[in-house]
Amino acid sequence: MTKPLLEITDLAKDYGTGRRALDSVTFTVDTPQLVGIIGSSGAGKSTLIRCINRLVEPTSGSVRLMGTDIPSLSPGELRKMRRQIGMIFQEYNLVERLTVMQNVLTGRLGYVGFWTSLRYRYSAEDIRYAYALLERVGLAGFENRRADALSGGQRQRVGIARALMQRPKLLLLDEPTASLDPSTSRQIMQLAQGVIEEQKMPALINIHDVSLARAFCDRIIGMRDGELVFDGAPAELTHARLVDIYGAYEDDETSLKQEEPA
Ligand SMILES: Nc1ncnc2c1ncn2[C@@H]1O[C@H](COP(=O)(O)OP(=O)(O)OP(=O)(O)O)[C@@H](O)[C@H]1O
Repeated sequence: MTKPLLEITDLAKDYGTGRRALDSVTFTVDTPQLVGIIGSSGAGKSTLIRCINRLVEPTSGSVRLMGTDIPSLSPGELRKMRRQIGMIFQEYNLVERLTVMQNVLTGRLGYVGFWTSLRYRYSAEDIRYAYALLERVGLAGFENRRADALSGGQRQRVGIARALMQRPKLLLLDEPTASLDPSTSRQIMQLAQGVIEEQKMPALINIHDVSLARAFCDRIIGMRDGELVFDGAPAELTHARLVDIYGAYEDDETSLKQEEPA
């Protein structure tokens, strides 16, 4: 029997504040799909995403990627494992003084520091792939621009190309559109959805905007106070389920279209 791609069991995180940021979170992602993680501020969305690649250390529970338990890996094993997990950040995390091409190429190494990335000699194949990715994200011709000369949307396109440069098995997106205007946010979601489909790769996205999650995600996980309280298709996210996730919930879209039948 093949192992699930991502299997999270009883995951918990306690930052030592007396209140669990994550509590008994269990779910499996087994098919290439975009999974939106929604919930109020402080619900644990970012903690959940970051416990997967151990940017945040889980307190207990397991996170298995293709059968390997990530929390029990040694630092060296974790570095290798992180190459299989692409990460896209809200604030892009580009090296501002490097060019677009240099930023994308650093993705080849996983999450490494600036100096390591400068010392590394990339192969002709790496460079060819970086050009192809830049073309895919709509930045052909931008290779030699410095990152600090780009708009927010362009920076996030570089962030996506850099994550794909790792040839990851799983993609994590931590509020990738939170710093972008609504129209650019949709473009970035469309791009993320497209590349995930093309690469037949599952992705988890921490996303505040419920209408974006509904429009672009295949599956939605709702978090409340560190617990998973909803896991289903966007069509199942009725007003009642939104109230389960957010407490009182009202927006034009849900009040007009999402009322459950009486
Ligand atoms: N480094 C930390 N130290 C202490 N508590 C933390 C830390 N990071 C997060 N928390 C707490 O853990 C809980 C979950 O935070 P988290 O950032 O995961 O939520 P979130 O749903 O992503 O919120 P937001 O949408 O505002 O980013 C919150 O109560 C938060 O205050």
